Amino acid sequence: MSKPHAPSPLAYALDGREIDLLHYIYSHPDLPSLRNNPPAILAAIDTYSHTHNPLMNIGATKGAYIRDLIVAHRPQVMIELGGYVGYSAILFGAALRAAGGTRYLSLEQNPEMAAVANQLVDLAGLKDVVRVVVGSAAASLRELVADGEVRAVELVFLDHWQELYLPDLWLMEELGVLVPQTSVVIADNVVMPGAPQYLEWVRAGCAEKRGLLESRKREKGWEARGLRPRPGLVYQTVVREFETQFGRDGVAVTSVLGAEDV
Ligand SMILES: C[S@@+](CC[C@H](N)C(=O)[O-])C[C@H]1O[C@@H](n2cnc3c(N)ncnc32)[C@H](O)[C@@H]1O
Repeated sequence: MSKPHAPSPLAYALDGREIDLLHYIYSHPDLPSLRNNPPAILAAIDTYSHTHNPLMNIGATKGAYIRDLIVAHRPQVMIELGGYVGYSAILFGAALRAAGGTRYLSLEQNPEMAAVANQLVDLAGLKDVVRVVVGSAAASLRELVADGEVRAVELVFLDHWQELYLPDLWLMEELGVLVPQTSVVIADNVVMPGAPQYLEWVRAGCAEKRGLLESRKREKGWEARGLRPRPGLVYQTVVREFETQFGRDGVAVTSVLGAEDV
């Protein structure tokens, strides 16, 4: 069978395992015990990932760390870039709802993954809080801001492809939704596989960022992106490292402290 419209499978994902996960969950010997039970669904996904095919979910260890950040920050709305099969949307959406929040926006480019996520979010009983938005994160962010659905980022979780972390952060800077003393940006996989340009930016001071932009502007094709980063935002970044199923990794937590350009 030809699949002219689907993205090419990767060595570790998008090769049919995500649909197999859905069959695994829906043929669970005690399916009723999974209904409206986010921890049980997450445990079933973890079991599948450990015993059948590894899945690129945030996983239990890093997930617990980010869940604690949600409890501490108590956002009304949280956004994630890269939803995959819905593991983080279920874990963080449930935590957000328990902490009094109202909306978890999961931006996922791949409609097949979004469909899997929607099924699992529904099974978890989280449809009232989690909305899976299909499309590139950049296009969805622009629409959410234009529609007035997102005015200021409270918590945002970057977990799509690492090379997109910096351009999509720059987009949020340009859209004016990163607000001092309010916005916190969490980024996964900053150690493995790593996101060096992103880390360089969120760790740099304002003058250093202006210098970085000057040198980037000389790179061919960069200006064609049409992005307008805001180097005057003052960030503070902490990287927390973890041992995971796949090796050592890290999560970067960046707080927006102030703005030198207002
Ligand atoms: C590492 S997985 C996300 C894992 C998920 N956050 C979790 O922990 O359960 C990365 C996902 O990002 C999606 N993705 C890649 N590029 C994207 C983009 N530009 N916009 C939105 N999603 C994207 C991929 O399709 C994939 O499903």
